[in-house]
Amino acid sequence: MADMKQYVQDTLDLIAKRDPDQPQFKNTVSKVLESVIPVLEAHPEFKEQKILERIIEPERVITFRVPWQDDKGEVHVNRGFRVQMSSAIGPYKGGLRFHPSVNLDILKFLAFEQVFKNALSGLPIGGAKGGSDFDPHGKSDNEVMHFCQSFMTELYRHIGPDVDVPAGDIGVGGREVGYLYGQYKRIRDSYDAGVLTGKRVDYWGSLARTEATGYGLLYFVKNMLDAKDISLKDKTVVVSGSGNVATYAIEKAQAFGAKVVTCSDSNGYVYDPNGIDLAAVKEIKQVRRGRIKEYVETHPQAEYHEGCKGVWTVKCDVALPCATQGEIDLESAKALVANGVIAVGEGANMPSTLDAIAYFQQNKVLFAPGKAANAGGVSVSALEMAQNSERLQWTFEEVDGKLQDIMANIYKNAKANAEKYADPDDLVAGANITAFVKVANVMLAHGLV
Ligand SMILES: NC(=O)C1=CN([C@@H]2O[C@H](COP(=O)(O)OP(=O)(O)OC[C@H]3O[C@@H](n4cnc5c(N)ncnc54)[C@H](OP(=O)(O)O)[C@@H]3O)[C@@H](O)[C@H]2O)C=CC1
Ligand SMILES: O=C(O)CCC(=O)C(=O)O
Repeated sequence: MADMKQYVQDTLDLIAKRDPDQPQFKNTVSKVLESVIPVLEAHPEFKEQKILERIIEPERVITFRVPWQDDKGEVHVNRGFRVQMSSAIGPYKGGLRFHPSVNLDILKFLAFEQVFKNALSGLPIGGAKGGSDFDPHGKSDNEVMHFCQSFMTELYRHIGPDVDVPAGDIGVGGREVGYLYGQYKRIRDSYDAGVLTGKRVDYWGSLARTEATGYGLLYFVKNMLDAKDISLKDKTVVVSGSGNVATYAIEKAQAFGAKVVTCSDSNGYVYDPNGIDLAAVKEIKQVRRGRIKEYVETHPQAEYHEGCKGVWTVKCDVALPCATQGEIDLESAKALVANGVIAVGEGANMPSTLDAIAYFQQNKVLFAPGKAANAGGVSVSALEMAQNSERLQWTFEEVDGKLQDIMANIYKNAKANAEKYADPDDLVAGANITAFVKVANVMLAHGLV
């Protein structure tokens, strides 16, 4: 054990030495590597073949200039990135994020998570992430289109249906995917529908992809609660965010009979004691692209609070962080536990800090880690790729049925490995081990590449 602990520590030291400016990447890697120590013990060949040193190094990182012009004719220059982390299991796959905070550290942590998430899905997809520090907020459709066209004018050389298949993430939804796809098609002079996922259904997107991450999160949480004979019916649920993941998490939680009392954006959160009116949220966010505080203008019983952290002080049975990384810190975890939370399901990528996760686990809160619980989105993206290859489109019910099976399998495999190697309820360890073993074994099979 001491030997493999040292191997993990040496690998983390290597990151700290090579990339001292990438703390989020190092944090993410540390949690995964710490979980897989028992597997490294059982498989000395992983160390002999330097699997850890290889798995932390992206296969390729692309950075590029993205010049574009706003509606007033002013020129702007943003930075574009694609981190192609691993193609062991399939073409690079993972979303594009447009947000001012985007940098290489964040994209490497997201790409690393994506490798393991995609392995958990059981589908043939490797891991990648990309994006830009461009901020779509407050931009006209025309400006967003010009930006997307410029971004794709470089990215197109690095992607393809069997090479790398981007999709959406924060700040990249159906509108952006449409503009990106249009420019790709124009430059390549080829329809290649499978080059991007999250497309609109009328140009060969998959039914249920829009809903998949949020619905998948609830399917996973339901599996986790069912195993403890706990029902979601009549439970109080707190959700953060009001974007793609949050919206459809709220929709499915409500369909399961839960009462969702909050949602948020980066300015603040809404608390509605009667339960969130999802149609109103969709109107504000999807139609008007407005701010969540507008909700209280038509819902006088609801309260709006400036700032995002307060959402975790609202009393609830189940908490579903669906906005962004690091949004639940130790203080927020303590507030949730003090208020009696039973379960936390991560819709976002790494929304809980490492000390928050440890606190939940010490306090026996059922904890569903993002790489397992939010894998429904990328899974349906892989189903979109399959449909594009077949040149067919499946029904909503068919895709949703497959999504339910995929989420049940991810839960089952993570639980089985938690029981085999760790605390039986430690789904963080269970998910990390399941995914790591799969990727590491395929890397061995491919030789030294
Ligand atoms: N879309 C997908 O299929 C998948 C997404 N995820 C993850 O889920 C999370 C949400 O993604 P998605 O719903 O697609 O993104 P959206 O852009 O649709 O929504 C993001 C939401 O989070 C809020 N938000 C963004 N940044 C911050 C911040 N720094 N602090 C507080 N709130 C913030 C946004 O508010 P505002 O409008 O004010 O910016 C918005 O409400 C991300 O972590 C993403 O990586 C994971 C798996 C798949
Ligand atoms: O559907 C995809 O490829 C992107 C999903 C994604 O970015 C994620 O799972 O975080």
